[in-house]
Amino acid sequence: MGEEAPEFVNGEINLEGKDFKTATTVGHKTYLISRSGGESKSTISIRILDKSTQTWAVPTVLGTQPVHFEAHSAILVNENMILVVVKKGAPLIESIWFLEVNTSFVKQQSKITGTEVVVWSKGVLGRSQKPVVISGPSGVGKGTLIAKLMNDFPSRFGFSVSHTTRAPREKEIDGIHYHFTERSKMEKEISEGKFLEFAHVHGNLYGTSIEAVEAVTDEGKRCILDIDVQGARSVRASSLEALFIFVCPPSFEELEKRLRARGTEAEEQIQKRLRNARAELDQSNTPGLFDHFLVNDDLETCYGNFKKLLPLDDGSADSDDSYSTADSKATPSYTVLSKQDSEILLQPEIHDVEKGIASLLALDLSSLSGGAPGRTRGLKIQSVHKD
Ligand SMILES: Nc1nc2c(ncn2[C@@H]2O[C@H](COP(=O)(O)OP(=O)(O)O)[C@@H](O)[C@H]2O)c(=O)[nH]1
Ligand SMILES: Nc1ncnc2c1ncn2[C@@H]1O[C@H](COP(=O)(O)OP(=O)(O)O)[C@@H](O)[C@H]1O
Repeated sequence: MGEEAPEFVNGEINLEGKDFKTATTVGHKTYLISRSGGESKSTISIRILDKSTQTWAVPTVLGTQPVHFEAHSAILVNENMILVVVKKGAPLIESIWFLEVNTSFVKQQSKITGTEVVVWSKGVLGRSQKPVVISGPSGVGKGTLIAKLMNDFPSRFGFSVSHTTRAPREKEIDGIHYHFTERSKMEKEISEGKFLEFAHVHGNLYGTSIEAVEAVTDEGKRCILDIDVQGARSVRASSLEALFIFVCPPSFEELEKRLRARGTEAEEQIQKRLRNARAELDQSNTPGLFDHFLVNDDLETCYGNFKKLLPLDDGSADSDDSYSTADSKATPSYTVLSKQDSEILLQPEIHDVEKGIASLLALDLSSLSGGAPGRTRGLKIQSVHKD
């Protein structure tokens, strides 16, 4: 790997003077996070020391990693995750990351990949809202309802672009409606843990990549997932908290009429979709799976009911005014200073304090929600003014 082996002093890893390495112990494991590679092309290396056997493991690292990763500091938040604060070169809100080491998502992916897994999840300020999962039989109008919502509120909602092995329809654009992909490529990526969920639907493979959900959250938007009932079940079982909505047709005859009128499928596919529709309608009644049911009879009425499930006038969704980012040009660096209960103090560099562009900050982690896959929401930051 071309890296120096970590030194040991009294059985502990010695990191003295190594600004680019941290060692954080969680139970009987120590997580060594370091930057490797040159200034221009740095990568993050994570290694796990099992203290009981004194053996090192290189874990599978999932989630989008921090960019601008140079010096950093780290502290244990709880037995599930480590807070990593990246120093230099990035605004504060791009600098706060969580490395999940023991969450239910980590355990789930560890089973799938058969390796040790750690997952990066970026901290997001304020109360951003849960993703919305929409399911329902083919032709019921899910796509129509979602398109209306995105058209009316483009800055509030973002669509999770799924991967699929089915062929594109005439008006579908790769990367916008779906990521159209080869089955072997998608299967490989699933085995690498890149998917939040996947399912075989109407003879094709469909799935939601972790990146698709993160991309929407990073834009500060509420994520909308259009997935089948099996997918909804997987998301329910995952650590992604979401709101689950099932859209029903007014009748089976009307569903068939819509599917035919859409004119996108050949007869054989229509028959397959209608057979699957009965199963989806049956399975939608699984207790505790869906939070809400909408009947899409008259489109405008259904759209009105859909919007009522999504608070749209709550302007506070993504903002948190306790910490001001007014001076966006200044990017002071912070180091983790201490932790008490769910409050972590971040210390700026002394010259930034003297210049008046930084002060001690308190990170309040008491309202964290979400986490990988996706982002860790609910972060609160407050300046601490010393008298
Ligand atoms: N599990 C899962 N299902 C998906 C995903 N993307 C789309 N689907 C579902 O796959 C089914 C077929 O979608 P599509 O081929 O676009 O046909 P349509 O539903 O008739 O418009 C629908 O039930 C979608 O909700 C995904 O990422 N995961
Ligand atoms: N309430 C409605 N009344 C009549 N037609 C509708 C209604 N909602 C959707 N449609 C039409 O039904 C067809 C299927 O809708 P679509 O949104 O593609 O369904 P899905 O995404 O659930 O497969 C489309 O041609 C759409 O224009």
